[in-house]
Amino acid sequence: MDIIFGRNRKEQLEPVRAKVTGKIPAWLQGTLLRNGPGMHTVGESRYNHWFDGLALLHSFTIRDGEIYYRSKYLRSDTYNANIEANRIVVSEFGTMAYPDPCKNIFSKAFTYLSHTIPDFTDNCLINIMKCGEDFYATSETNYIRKINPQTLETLEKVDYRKYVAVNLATSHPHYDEAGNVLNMGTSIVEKGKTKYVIFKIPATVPEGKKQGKSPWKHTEVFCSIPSHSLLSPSYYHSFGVTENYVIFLEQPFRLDILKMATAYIRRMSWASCLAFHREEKTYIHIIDQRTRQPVQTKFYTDAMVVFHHVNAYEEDGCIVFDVIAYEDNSLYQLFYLANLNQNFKENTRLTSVPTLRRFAVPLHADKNAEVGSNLIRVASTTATALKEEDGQVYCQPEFLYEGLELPRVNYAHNGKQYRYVFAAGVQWSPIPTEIIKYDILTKSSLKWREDDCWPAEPLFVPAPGAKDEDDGVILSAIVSTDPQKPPFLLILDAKSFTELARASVDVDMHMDLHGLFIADMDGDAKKQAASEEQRDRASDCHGAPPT
Ligand SMILES: CC1=C(/C=C/C(C)=C/C=C/C(C)=C/C=C/C=C(C)/C=C/C=C(C)/C=C/C2=C(C)C[C@@H](O)CC2(C)C)C(C)(C)CCC1
Ligand SMILES: [Fe+2]
Repeated sequence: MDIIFGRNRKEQLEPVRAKVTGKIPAWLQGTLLRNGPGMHTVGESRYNHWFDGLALLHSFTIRDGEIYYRSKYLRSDTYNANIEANRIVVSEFGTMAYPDPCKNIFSKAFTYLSHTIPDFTDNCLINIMKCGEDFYATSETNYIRKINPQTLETLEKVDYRKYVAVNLATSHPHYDEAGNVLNMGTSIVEKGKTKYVIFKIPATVPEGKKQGKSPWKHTEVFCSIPSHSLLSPSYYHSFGVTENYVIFLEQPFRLDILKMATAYIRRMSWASCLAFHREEKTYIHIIDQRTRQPVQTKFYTDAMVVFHHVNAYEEDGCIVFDVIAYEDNSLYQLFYLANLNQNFKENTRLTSVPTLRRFAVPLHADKNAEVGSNLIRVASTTATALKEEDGQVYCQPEFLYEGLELPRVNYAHNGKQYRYVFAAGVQWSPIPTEIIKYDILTKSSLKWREDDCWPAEPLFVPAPGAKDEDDGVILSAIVSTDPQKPPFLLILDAKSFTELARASVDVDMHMDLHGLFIADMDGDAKKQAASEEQRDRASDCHGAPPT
């Protein structure tokens, strides 16, 4: 297990050509860019949790049937400080670091204070986000790092707080058709309030605004939702959208702010300030994107832990949303490196298997409906929403599939009706898994698996002119525990789930978390983009056009 999770990886700075077997579709041209933890010890010091590891970016560039691989550590301020000190000096979610052990009592007191309202890590290890033409490595703190998607170089550090009042933000934003980013974050005890903030970062500087300025400056708050508990906001890793609504689950997996304020002095990690309250409810917030207001009805379900929303859509006056849910927080516990290193078979059993659950929320509940009646009239699901005496609505899910995580869908269907979920299979422990295609309509699945292989998140890339939702390929970077088998990029036909090709590279590849595919533009599109750029530049020189 150590070789999969806890081992430091060597970066591959020079692109290496992969050995391709099978046939890569001619239309598949572009770069698969992914992120994940790659370094778990620095000098003698060790991170506690797999999600703490230093961000290692890697990419597969696919061009004319050939594939080139490279990887590079994100040169975050955190990375640089750690490497310079030859030990971990910046705290991560599961590891509290003490930078100055030899400093005198005064500077020690100062460090305590600065950790009460600390300046956080920019070790952005979770995902890659696209904003306009720029790409960023992201995590869940207020910092993200711009990167060069070709060379994997680290560029400037962006602080969300300059543009919107959040201390935490998700690594799973949504994009609309114009490429505008919709994300959400938590503002912790700002002006005495703890709230969840939904915000939009435009892809380009809005029409009529001064051109040449960064779109970040035009970030706008979409809606704020006060936290149920001032000192104990929910932890969330993603959220859902439909064409007109946003879905936010305020789950009873909460951060204790008072504990966090004293964590540094108590030598406890921030993760230890996170607790699951199984006796509490999960509140389902629905926000109307048109009015930018939450829907007034109070919807809730039982306690659960969700990291990944899969997709959501509107149907017959309802919102249908699908999530991967757990009964407890055992997934987070499982990824402590101490559990993953020794006796993993005994230590790494999940007490709850991730299940795909479908919820349905009625948007226009009939005022005359009887208490106790089911408000869902959608024939395609057995999910229910029961009206209660006090007007609240209790939602119970339909269980669709047991044992899957890291879900992806065809993004053209994001927020819309859809049929297929692509995911990694997970059973009671993280043993070598499979890649799954789950068909929600027929409730059947297709699988790919191979001995000793650990597949990463399967990413769907649509074929040009695709008609069916599954016209395209699945890309997944796979590491193996068999020393004879080098890591490879697997390319599956998304329809049949048969292997089209694999590209093996003899490198020290890490197991990653999330990423995206940047399709190469074809010749004509490239020419057009170049001429648009030229025109923009010319208009920049002559000042903004009159409005
Ligand atoms: C909390 C807080 C703070 C700190 C916040 C910080 C540092 C947050 C960092 C959060 C991070 C790194 C979160 C990471 C989350 C990652 C998640 C949920 C990943 C899930 C991955 C799964 C389920 C993967 C599963 C698998 C893999 C990888 C391989 C497959 O083969 C098998 C399978 C599917 C089991 C501040 C800003 C200091 C102060 C304010 C409050
Ligand atoms: Fe995630």
